[in-house]
Amino acid sequence: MAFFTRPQSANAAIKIVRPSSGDDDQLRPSRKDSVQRQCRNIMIYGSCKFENKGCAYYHPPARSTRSSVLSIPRAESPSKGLSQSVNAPVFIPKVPAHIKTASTPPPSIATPPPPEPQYHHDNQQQQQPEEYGEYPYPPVGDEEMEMHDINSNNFYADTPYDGYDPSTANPYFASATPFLRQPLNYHLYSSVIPSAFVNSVTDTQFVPPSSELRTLLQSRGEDLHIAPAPGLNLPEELQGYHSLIPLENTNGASERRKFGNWTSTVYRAVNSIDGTVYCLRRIENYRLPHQAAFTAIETWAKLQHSGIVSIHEAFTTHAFGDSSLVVAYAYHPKAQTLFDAHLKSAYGTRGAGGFQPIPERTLWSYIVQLAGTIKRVHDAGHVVRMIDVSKVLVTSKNRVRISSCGIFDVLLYDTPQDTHLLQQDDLTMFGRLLFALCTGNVMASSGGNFQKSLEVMGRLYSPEIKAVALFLVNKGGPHKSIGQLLEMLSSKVAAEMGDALNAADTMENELMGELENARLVRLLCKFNFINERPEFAREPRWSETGDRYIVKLFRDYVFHQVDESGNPSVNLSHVLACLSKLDSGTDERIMLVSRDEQSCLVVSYKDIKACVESSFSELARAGSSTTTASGYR
Ligand SMILES: Nc1ncnc2c1ncn2[C@@H]1O[C@H](COP(=O)(O)OP(=O)(O)OP(=O)(O)O)[C@@H](O)[C@H]1O
Repeated sequence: MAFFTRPQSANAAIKIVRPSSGDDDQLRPSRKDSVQRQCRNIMIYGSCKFENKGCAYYHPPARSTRSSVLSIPRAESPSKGLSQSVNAPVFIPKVPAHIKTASTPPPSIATPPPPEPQYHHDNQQQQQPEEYGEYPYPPVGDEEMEMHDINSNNFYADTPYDGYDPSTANPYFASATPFLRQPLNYHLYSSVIPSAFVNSVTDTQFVPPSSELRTLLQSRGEDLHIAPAPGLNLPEELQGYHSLIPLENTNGASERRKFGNWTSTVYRAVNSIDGTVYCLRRIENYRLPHQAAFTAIETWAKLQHSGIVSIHEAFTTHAFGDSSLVVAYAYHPKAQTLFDAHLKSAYGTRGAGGFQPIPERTLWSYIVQLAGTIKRVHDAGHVVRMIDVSKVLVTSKNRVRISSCGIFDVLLYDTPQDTHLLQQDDLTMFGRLLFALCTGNVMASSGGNFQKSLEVMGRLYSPEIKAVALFLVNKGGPHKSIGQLLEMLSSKVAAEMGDALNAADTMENELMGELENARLVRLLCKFNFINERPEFAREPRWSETGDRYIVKLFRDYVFHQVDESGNPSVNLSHVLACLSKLDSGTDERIMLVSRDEQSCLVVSYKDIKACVESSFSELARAGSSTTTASGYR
């Protein structure tokens, strides 16, 4: 049988050895000394039911004696700790209870180290301290270790654990068995914004309710991992991009002419250098007149804005069998064009009233966002050139981004044009887009449709919307600018700003909820690295001894508990609570029981955390890549 030796770390537990038979006699008090010996019920439960009914032991008045079992002063040396523990009363746990101790000390830099954890043992026949050398530790459990039904009696059933009111218990800690707990060291975690201030249940302008948001993010994650169907007949590899999937129907070529005379197709592809998914827009049959035509792409790549789909790079290729221009953009999973999101239904059910008017609040949001984006582009001395319902993407709730920027700059490199005039054209295109969104008709602002469209707008929306649309499409002279439009929109911009800040708060709150998950996953990874490791450092039982023994017992405590009938207790709340406490390293102590129930160890989460850290560091040091290990901190 292998035993583990005392590790050098200060967090090691102290074994409390059951006194020898001679000591047993000592412990079994005679009537004479029983008045001096403190009643064990007091020490364990804090009270004794038989105090006034003939119990022969000493009953001190203070209830806090219960914790005295756990507060043996820190051993100055292992042998001293042992000598103290020899005199400690034998304590045999019967349930995997969480020991409630004095409240967690307030955070302080000068916090004294917690008392040394104690090891309680009653299997003294097998384990004389001398067997393990100077620092006795519990043996590694037997090969036939079994998890006994340690809940099988109600040893603690009527324990008066003061201060614990199940009705006020956080459901987070809900457990089948009474869960005796200590508050988490919340100062080690950032607190979430109180729900009274940030509501994650109701709809907000930019963030859907929490449940919907999770579904949305999940579906986006799935979208990113879609593999191309076989038989797409697309290039295997394209300038470092692979796994191409067309994002539109490539059969109806006549519908794909949004770039003058050029036909474009959009693909989703994975970049083999950074593993990221990109959106590739291909312009068919294009010949690059001059390498300098790509200067515009470089300029656009630097123009980062929340309203622009970012450009990654551009190149020409023959991989499609022609000479194509390809521009790689950021890929926004599940993005829809404004046309698909709002107008498609009108076109699909023409004459059947398929167009669902866009709510005015949403429309204002679109207007403000697009105006802000255009302002940014114009201020930088550029031109958008393509503002169309088929080129503005809805990337998340009410969030719009202009896509395909920069392409016209490359395509029309040889055609010098006046920037100011082009900027005026941007405004006109913006106006047309607004007409289309208000009426559900992409041709709403043209020729004979114009008057009818104004009537529809007047009927569906406030006069301010109509005024903005008219300002944009009317020829306002050379001084008409996006700045003037933003002045008209000032009150709407303020409202939009408020909504955007609300969205940031809501997202921050959602993130806080997820942050702990990441920490817990890291912890679980560490457990898996340590536990049941077949061999390490030429020691087949490395993962069963030393600090690792504590880690192993803790793993059992968290995951392998059983209920009164011996059935597995799969209480996720218990797991999460334990892992959170471990992660924050609280001073709260728990009792770890070996599978054969012959050994138990009272140890704080802080100590266990130190054991996990030291064991993991040992592995990490031996591992080839320390950088990999640091990722788990
Ligand atoms: N950056 C992007 N990220 C994710 N999806 C995109 C991106 N750019 C475009 N898409 C998607 O690709 C599809 C095709 O885009 P495209 O701009 O060609 O729209 P379209 O309506 O087909 O226009 P066209 O008539 O010019 O082909 C659309 O469904 C759009 O949502």
